[in-house]
Amino acid sequence: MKSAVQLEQVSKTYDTVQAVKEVTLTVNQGEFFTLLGASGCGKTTLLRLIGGFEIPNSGKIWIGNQDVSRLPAYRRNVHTVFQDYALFPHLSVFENVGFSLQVKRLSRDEVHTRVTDALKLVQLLEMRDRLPSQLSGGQRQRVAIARAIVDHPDVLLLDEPLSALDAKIRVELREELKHLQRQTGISFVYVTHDQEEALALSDRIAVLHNGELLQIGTPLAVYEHPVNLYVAEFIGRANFLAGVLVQVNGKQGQIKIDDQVVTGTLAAEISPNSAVKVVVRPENINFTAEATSDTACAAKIIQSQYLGYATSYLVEMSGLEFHVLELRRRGATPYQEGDRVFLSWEWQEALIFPATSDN
Ligand SMILES: Nc1ncnc2c1ncn2[C@@H]1O[C@H](COP(=O)(O)OP(=O)(O)OP(=O)(O)O)[C@@H](O)[C@H]1O
Repeated sequence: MKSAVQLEQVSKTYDTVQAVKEVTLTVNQGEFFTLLGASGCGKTTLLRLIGGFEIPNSGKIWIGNQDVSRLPAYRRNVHTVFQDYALFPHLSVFENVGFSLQVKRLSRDEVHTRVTDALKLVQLLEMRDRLPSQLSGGQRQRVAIARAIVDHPDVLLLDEPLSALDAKIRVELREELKHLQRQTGISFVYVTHDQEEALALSDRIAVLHNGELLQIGTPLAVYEHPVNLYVAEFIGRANFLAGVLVQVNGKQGQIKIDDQVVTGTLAAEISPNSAVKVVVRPENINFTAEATSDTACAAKIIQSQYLGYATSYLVEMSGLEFHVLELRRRGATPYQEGDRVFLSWEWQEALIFPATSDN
C-alpha cells in the first residue's frame, strides 16, 4: 500500500513544552486517518507539522515520496480545513471556492468546471451566489471543504471541522464528510477530541496522550483491544475494577475483588498476586435474577435510566459501582431500582491490565 503521509520520529517543542514526542506513523493513500486525544495532547501541533505551518525540531515528514520536513506550507500539496471556516466574507460562495484556482491563473472554463464539481460534491451549487454571512454554520463549513478539495490535493488536513456546529448538524455533516472522502479518494488526516466521531469516521485512529502516540488501529481494534488503561478509558465507556490476580490459566485470569472472584483476559503478561484492574464495557455485562455460574456476582441496582433503545443501569457490587447497558429486547421489562441481580460476563469480554499501567 502506498503512503500519503509518513512521519518518522517527529518531535516539536515550544519553549519548555514538548508538544509532540518522537511520533512515527504512516497514513495510507485514500485513508481516513484520525488523530484523537484530549485537549493539549499535541494533535493540532501534529497536523500543523504535516501542513507545514510548523517545522519539527527533529524527525522527518514525507508527503507521498517527497521529504517535506523543511518545505513551507505553500509548497506542499495539502490543504487544511479549519474549525472556524476562514472564508472571505466579501466573496460569494463560488468566488471563495474558486479563489485558489484564479490565483493559479487557470482558464475561466476550467475554474467554472472545477468549482461547479466541488460545489455539487458538497451539495451547495444552488447557493453559489450567496455571501458567507447568508449561510448557516454547516453550510459555511461545506464551502470551506469545497474550497479545500477544488484543486484535488493529495492530502486534506481537517482540524476539528465540526466542533463549532450543533449536535444534529454535526452528525449529518459527519456522514457527508465520510461519503465525500470515499468519493474523492483524497487521504484525510482528521483531528478531533471526540471519540465517537473518531470511531464513526475513521479507517484508522492514532490515540495521543501528552504528545506521545499510544496506539494506532482500526476503530474496532482501539475499542476492543486498547493497549492500556488510558486508551480503554478515553475511548467509549468502561468499568474499572481494582483487584488481585489470583490465578492464570493461559490467557485467562481470575481476579479477586473483595470476596468475589471474576474472570477476564490478560491484556499483558502479569504474574499472580499482582494488583490489577479489570476493564469491562457496560454492554458486555449480563444480568440475571438467579446466579447462573461460578463467576456471577451478587449486585444491587441503584439507578435505572430508560433510553428507549436500551436501559442504562448503575449497579453496586461489593462497594464498587458499575455501569451496565442492556439493549432493549422485545417483551423484556427493565429491572427496577433496588432489584437484586447477578452480574456476569464472558471472560473474553473483560481485559486485565496491571494496576500500574499508564492511566
Ligand atoms: N505556539 C505555541 N506556543 C507554546 N506552546 C504551545 C503552542 N502551541 C501549542 N502549545 C502547547 O503544546 C501542547 C500541545 O498543544 P496542541 O494545540 O497541539 O494540543 P491539542 O491536542 O490540539 O489541544 P486542543 O484540542 O486543546 O486544541 C499544549 O501543551 C499547548 O499548550
